[in-house]
Amino acid sequence: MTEIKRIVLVSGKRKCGKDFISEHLKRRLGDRCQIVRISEPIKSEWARKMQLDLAELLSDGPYKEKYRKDMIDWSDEVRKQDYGYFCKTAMEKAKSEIIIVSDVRRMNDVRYFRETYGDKVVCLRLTCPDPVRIQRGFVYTAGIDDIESECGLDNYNKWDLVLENNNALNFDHLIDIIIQTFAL
Ligand SMILES: Nc1ncnc2c1ncn2[C@@H]1O[C@H](COP(=O)(O)OP(=O)(O)OP(=O)(O)O)[C@@H](O)[C@H]1O
Repeated sequence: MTEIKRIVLVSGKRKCGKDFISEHLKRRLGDRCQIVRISEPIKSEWARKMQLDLAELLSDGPYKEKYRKDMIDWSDEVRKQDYGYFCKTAMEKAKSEIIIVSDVRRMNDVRYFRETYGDKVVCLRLTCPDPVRIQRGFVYTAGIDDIESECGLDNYNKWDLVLENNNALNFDHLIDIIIQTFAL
């Protein structure tokens, strides 16, 4: 059983590039690194419950957006009983030295990881100018962009690293900074 040495929590607004940066970081770090998504057990349990197509739900298409709000409401109910439930379930698949959690959205997510894994946890906040997010397909949606799952960490101020992921910047350089800062 491989011991987890580092957990990189990745946060940022929709279309700021959480998945993109996480995938490129993983590519650079290779097999000792694994991406874990808190949304994975949320989506798989929701799909099972609602008899939806999981592959469609996991993809970036219109299906995902259509069910996004209902799924968030349901997952909030589950979290009321156990705030760390989805984090804990997602981490059952963690089998590598370095874990990137690519979709950290809530204060309670950070709390769960800090309480459970202590100093192994580092927090990365990605930012991106709105016009760039819009170019990437972001459309402001009331009921999604103004609720906790999008804004829960807007005022968090204990990031270990804040990086702007603007298309104009060379993202390889961002990956270098992440690796150096977190000694990955
Ligand atoms: N530095 C970059 N250079 C070029 N394209 C980028 C960059 N960062 C992100 N993108 C592209 O922008 C789009 C949105 O990025 P991504 O899916 O990683 O965002 P996200 O923060 O995970 O979004 P969501 O919260 O909606 O899942 C993708 O098509 C991705 O390939």
